[in-house]
Amino acid sequence: MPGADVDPGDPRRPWRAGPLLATFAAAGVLTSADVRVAERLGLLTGEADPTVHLAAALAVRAVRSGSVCVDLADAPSLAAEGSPEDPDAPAPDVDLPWPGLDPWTAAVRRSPLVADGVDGPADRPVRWVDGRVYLDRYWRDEQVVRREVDARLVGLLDVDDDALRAAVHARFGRPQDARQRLAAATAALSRLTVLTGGPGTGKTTTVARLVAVLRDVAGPGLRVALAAPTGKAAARLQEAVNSELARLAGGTADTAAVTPLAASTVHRLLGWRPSGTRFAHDRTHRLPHDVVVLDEASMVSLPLLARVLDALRPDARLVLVGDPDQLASVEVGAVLGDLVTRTMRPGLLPSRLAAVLPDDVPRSASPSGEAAQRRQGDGAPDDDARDAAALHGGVVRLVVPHRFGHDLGALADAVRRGDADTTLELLRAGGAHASLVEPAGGTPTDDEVPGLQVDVGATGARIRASALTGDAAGALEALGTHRLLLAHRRGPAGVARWAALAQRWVEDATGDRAHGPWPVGRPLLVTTNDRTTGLSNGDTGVVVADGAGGVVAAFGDPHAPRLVRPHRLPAVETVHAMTVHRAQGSQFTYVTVVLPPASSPLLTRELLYTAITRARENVRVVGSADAVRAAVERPVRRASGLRFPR
Ligand SMILES: Nc1ncnc2c1ncn2[C@@H]1O[C@H](COP(=O)(O)OP(=O)(O)OP(=O)(O)O)[C@@H](O)[C@H]1O
Repeated sequence: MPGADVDPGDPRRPWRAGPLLATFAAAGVLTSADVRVAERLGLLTGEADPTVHLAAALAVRAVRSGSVCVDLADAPSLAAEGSPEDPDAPAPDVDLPWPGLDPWTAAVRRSPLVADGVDGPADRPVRWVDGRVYLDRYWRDEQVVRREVDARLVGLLDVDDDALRAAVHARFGRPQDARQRLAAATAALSRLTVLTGGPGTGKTTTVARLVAVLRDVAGPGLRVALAAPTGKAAARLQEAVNSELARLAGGTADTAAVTPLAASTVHRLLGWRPSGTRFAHDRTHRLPHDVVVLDEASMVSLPLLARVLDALRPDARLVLVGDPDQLASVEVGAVLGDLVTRTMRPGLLPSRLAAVLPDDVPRSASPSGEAAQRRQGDGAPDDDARDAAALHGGVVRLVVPHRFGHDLGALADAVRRGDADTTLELLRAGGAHASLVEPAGGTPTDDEVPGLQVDVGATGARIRASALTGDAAGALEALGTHRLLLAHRRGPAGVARWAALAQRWVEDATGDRAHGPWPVGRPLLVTTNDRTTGLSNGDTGVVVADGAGGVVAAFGDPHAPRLVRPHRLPAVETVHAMTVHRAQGSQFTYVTVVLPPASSPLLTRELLYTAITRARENVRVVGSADAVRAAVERPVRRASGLRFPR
């Protein structure tokens, strides 16, 4: 048997594991924990077949890597991609003894460890459905999301067409606002709206004006909740929505716009109890809101969305907002992406939208959606046909970039479409907004990036100059000038190495090698949520002089900085560089992203797209052409059943 000569002294070999699982563990496909869980489940259910243990262990591994399940037919190719847990480990190259698919499937389906199909017993830890193997609790979460989403798309809300048309046109008056009008009308008519779009396409603006439209048609007493997965995203949402509402009201008594809204984290909205496993709000104690808007929905995990859907009143409206092309949740699932790409069941929404906004519905939306669905099935749908079909699922995609420079928009679009040639062409053209630094070896050395060195040093010097004079606003503005992003935490292309280099470059530029915990100009990253100071995990700030010989840390909006004394700060780190994951939800004037070698399993299309779209004006990619190509051509594959009909 290939690969069976496992070294019994290999520390990766799980204790007492059978030979089949030991082989997969030795190859780095499974961890000891995966094997232990699977073999323990075998013991508890009286299942001794190692191929069933292997399927269960792969289901555990799938969850570890963000998938909801494992498709047995796909398992060998997934395993070849390397370990999501330890991306610095090489991909397994052992010719592994995969069981034949048919006997493997048969053994799994008849196992006492496994519930066979949707109607299988409810008390088994693992479930097989249409070739996919789930840990049962994730299958149940997927079922909640599927059931609740489908239920929300059946039957439309009772809203007067003329009143809705008038309200929507009053809030979105320009011809090019068609998709924003469509989103607002969808939110009025449907109990589920999925509002998507790239950076700067007006999602947050639409949320504010959509709330005003809903208040116009349903009355100003509508109870609206705004939520986001992180405290930082919630604070940003609240500020952006309220400033747009204030702008809309313009000092008048426009009651639909004038009442400000509060945003919270999703956990807080649901009533998270630190001591317990359940939320205060669930299907027995629903949320009181008429409308719940959930921003940055690409970062929401499957279990969390299931809890939100469980807790919503059946007649309430849910508006999910996000960019499905960005990195998905650090936990399980890519629910936003699934909801956007799933097979849509024909519904009444497109024809009702066509009645309200005849000029705004994408043209190829036939009332039944058949033409669009068929074109989607061809594998080469044009964007309008795809967007028309998606309307059946309450999905509205915003397409007009309002903020992005042309080059950056074109670059982000090439990455999103998986077009590696155009991506490389745009990067190599080296225009005013994008550039590529190709290192001679796999990983760049620091002297191959003199431009980066200059930018990091200049940003550090600007931050420090403002911080020394006590100019918190100036220091925070400078902090947002340039940001260095990486895929990995460790290794030659990891945060640890590049943050240390950046620290040295800043010291060289400023001539200041100050020691102690709070040197003036130190850039800070908050790593926990803290109610006392109101700081959230992911907030960034700067240590500034307080004018009285001491220092204070400044965070947040440069126009209204939040000042916190160092002794009151929650856990913070120095932030000269951060992972792309960490940077999600933030933007900087200038971004440099250092790519790992092409073989890194973390190098994906979503990672590169997220990194590029963090830049407002300029992005520099440091990496080989192979690495760029590998990223663009490797979309994240998170297995889930949500995109399939059942
Ligand atoms: N219909 C519109 N017409 C003109 N400008 C608009 C319109 N909608 C939004 N904008 C402007 O475009 C910019 C980006 O909008 P917004 O912040 O709502 O986008 P977003 O998609 O939420 O972006 P991100 O998620 O990247 O922060 C803002 O300056 C906003 O005022």
